[in-house]
Amino acid sequence: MTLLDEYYRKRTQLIADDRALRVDAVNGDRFSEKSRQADVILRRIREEEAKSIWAVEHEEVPHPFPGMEFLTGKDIILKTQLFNIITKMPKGALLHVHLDLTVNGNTLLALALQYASIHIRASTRVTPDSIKSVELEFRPLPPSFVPQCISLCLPTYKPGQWIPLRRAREQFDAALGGTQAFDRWVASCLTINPSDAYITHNNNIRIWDKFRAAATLTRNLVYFAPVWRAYIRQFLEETFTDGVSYVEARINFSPKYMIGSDGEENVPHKEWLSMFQDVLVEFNGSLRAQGRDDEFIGAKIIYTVIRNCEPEELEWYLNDCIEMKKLFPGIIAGFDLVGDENILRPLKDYLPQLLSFSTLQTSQGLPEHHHIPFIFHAGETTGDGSIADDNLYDALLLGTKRIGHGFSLVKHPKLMSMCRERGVALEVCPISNEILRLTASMPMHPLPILINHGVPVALSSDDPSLFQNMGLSFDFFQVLAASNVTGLLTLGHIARDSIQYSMLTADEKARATLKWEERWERFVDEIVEFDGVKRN
Ligand SMILES: O=c1[nH]cnc2c1ncn2[C@@H]1O[C@H](CO)[C@@H](O)[C@H]1O
Repeated sequence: MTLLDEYYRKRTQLIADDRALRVDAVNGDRFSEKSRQADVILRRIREEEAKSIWAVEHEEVPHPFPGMEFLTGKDIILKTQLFNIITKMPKGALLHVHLDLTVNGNTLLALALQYASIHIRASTRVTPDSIKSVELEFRPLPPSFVPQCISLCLPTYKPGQWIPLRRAREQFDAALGGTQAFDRWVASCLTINPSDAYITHNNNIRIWDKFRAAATLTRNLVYFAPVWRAYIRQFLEETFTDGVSYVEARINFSPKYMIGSDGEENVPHKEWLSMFQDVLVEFNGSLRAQGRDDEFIGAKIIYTVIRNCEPEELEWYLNDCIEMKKLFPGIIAGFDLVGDENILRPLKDYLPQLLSFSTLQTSQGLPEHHHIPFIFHAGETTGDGSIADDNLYDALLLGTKRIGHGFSLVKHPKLMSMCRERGVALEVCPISNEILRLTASMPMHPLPILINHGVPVALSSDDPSLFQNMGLSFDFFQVLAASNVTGLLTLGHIARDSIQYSMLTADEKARATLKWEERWERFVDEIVEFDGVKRN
């Protein structure tokens, strides 16, 4: 054997030893022969498309690459066969999504236009010059309200005057492009645009300004009882269609009331959940009618509060959360604090309240097995030793069942092993992290570090209305596209595990996993069959 032969023998062995520690190899025996064949096929397609699609210039995207900035690359992603296949994959559970930021702007606008009571106003008259900077706001108003103007574009429009949404749309200046331009304009204000993320607000501090603006604008449309129902239904339909079979969605309960059909702010939290429950029952009914009810396990809610409330005020919310758990025991799955961790209050500020949550629950008559777990956001930051990063210590000390984001966890060897040992899964949101500028693109994302060091992970979408990533296909795609090694088995492993890390009971998990496995086998069968037909 020559020196070079000997070297190559060692090299091959080292690669094999290293790969053997990756999550797909460690869990390799969980997968069928068909799964392996499908994995090989997907690797081949990924390699081909790296050349045929990602290595060529596209109109307006001069430097595409797999795992690139999502908002710029999305149209290219939609052209790939790899993405098309991923859309059919059974995804398991979606464990991190803010329900009130899911349905996209165009669909939300269409829903809003069904209600005459919804009004719009602008910070200044809308003209070709002002349209880029004008701020707008929506609000359902009581029937007694009499509008003073009929168009946002008239010279007589005074800043802040409310106009019925339908009128504002019909009367939108033809010089601006009429109703179609109105729709485009409103939709763009309800989302984060590529120019926001990659040009004007291109860092993790500034992009939150865009995030807040779009989220605030969305609130008065979604937190309107008639829209709320339709919105939840739309979310469930789209999520289910993408192959998700179970959801734990966060609802922002900071506002104590939503607006009712009478235009008054008078709908309390229990009604929000009661509507959620009704929609869920209706949705299940429609699935049953199609004979597809066994593909959907259900949906639960994680009660969330924005981390800017005073610690004393949090007591009200904790009590309210317990109240909601008593009314909807099958729906409330956890408690969390949300919002930009870099500037809002750290978990540490709420320790007295959070530490007594368990005794509070007992004293309010909730038996221990019904106690509401913490499922905290923590470490959604580029920081190392910043207050946002330090939230990881508190989340784990407080006994969080999972961690929302945990982007900075890889900097903490002790915390990584705690997650591994306790089975605390990270709800990793690749596209969210990239658009909020924690990472410039997917190849730089720490996800492979986490999964290949045995930290459990559930892929999630976070805020699909802002990021244009409804369902889980886009996030799974970004993960697959950004690596030469991560393959279909890793995606399958993550999808199956998402059920294990959910708040379902042991029996429900067992049933859901069984269902998932059946669907997975059908999925890989199809990949192999289709590939065979194509090649013959
Ligand atoms: O990525 C995130 N990190 C922290 N908070 C978030 C994120 N996405 C959404 N929210 C919070 O949840 C509310 C909607 O339910 C948003 O208004 C925002 O405060």
